[in-house]
Amino acid sequence: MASPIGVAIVGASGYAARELIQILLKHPGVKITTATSRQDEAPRLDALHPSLAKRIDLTCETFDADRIAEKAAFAFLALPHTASMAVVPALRERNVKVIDLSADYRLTDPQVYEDWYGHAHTDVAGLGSAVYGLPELFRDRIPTAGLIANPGCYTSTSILALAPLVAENLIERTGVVIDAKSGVSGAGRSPKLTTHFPECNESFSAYSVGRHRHTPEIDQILTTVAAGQGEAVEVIFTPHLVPMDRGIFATIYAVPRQAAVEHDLLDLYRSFYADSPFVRVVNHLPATKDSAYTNYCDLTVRVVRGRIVVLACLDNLIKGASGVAVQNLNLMLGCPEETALI
Ligand SMILES: NC(=O)C1=CN([C@@H]2O[C@H](COP(=O)(O)OP(=O)(O)OC[C@H]3O[C@@H](n4cnc5c(N)ncnc54)[C@H](OP(=O)(O)O)[C@@H]3O)[C@@H](O)[C@H]2O)C=CC1
Ligand SMILES: CC(=O)N[C@@H](CCC(=O)OP(=O)(O)O)C(=O)O
Repeated sequence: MASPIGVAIVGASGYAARELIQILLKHPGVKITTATSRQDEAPRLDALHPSLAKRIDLTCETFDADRIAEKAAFAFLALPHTASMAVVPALRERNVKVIDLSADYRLTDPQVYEDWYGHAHTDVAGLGSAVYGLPELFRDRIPTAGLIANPGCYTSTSILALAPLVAENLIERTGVVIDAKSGVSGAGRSPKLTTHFPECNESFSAYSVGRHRHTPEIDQILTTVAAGQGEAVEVIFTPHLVPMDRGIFATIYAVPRQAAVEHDLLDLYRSFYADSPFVRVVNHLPATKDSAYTNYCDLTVRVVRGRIVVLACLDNLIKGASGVAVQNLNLMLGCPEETALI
């Protein structure tokens, strides 16, 4: 049997990294050879994540592109945006393939990145080479990519929910309303006032109304899906924080171009995702509990007073981050997309 391929986890102390490591430990084709953290005391992975005890024996190192390239063919970056683009060029120069979980390589236009993220992009060449890692839409482009821009969690939910309607030109392109909710792990492991328990427990609030950075990402990808069909897609995206650990739920309202029929739409979704093992088009109203701890996106569609309402959910840390990252790895390795994920 071929020896496993070495992979590195950069930013190993965070939530997305923890989920990624748990999935990769089940993968027969890879071995985690390096994990990095900025922490001086070189923590063991099971000290950072007690759930990994007796499952992996690895001590974190500080980031060193040469050392990663010696031991790994792939690096997963589970870093905040800006931190990723600081290390990607060094890894790519050393021929390490990169799957970046941050937002740094998702927007193709550096000016749009600057407008929404508030600082200039420092790796414009890398931006030009990145492939958006949503396998359900870009499965053919992923196998040959050197740099994957893994999608955001709200974005995956929203794009998967809208892509069939946009691809078939069934809805008005502007004024699509995405009312989305996220569990608190979506904000990462570093404590912040808004995610402090007494602040968010038993509370429900919207944030970043009209200015959330996932808005241009959703617009960009859906406009690509709509290629050649006229005007750009422009969504109204409103995120909310809900007092649960994990899960994203989006309720999406769109205006059909012609009278819509519910069972025809369900048939369309089923046929659009027929070859996508991780999208479940269901008849019932989905719930975050049913997709939690899985790599599935559950969705359904209704017609209400002439409007199309799509309801979609997924686990932000798995289908919204680490699970889709492993889907991308599987496609790059040429092994079944479901490997380690079911
Ligand atoms: N949480 C989620 O649901 C989702 C997250 N993402 C994205 O995935 C990435 C990781 O997210 P998540 O695991 O939640 O984040 P966390 O905050 O939990 O972890 C990020 C890790 O990166 C390291 N880090 C922080 N700042 C820097 C820096 N300036 N330079 C280098 N390393 C740094 C830290 O490790 P240390 O201090 O040990 O060095 C930290 O543990 C982010 O870009 C996030 O936006 C994407 C989709 C969903
Ligand atoms: C609840 C919460 O705070 N969620 C995060 C989104 C997490 C995510 O997908 O972030 P990236 O696009 O950086 O990968 C937010 O709203 O910024």
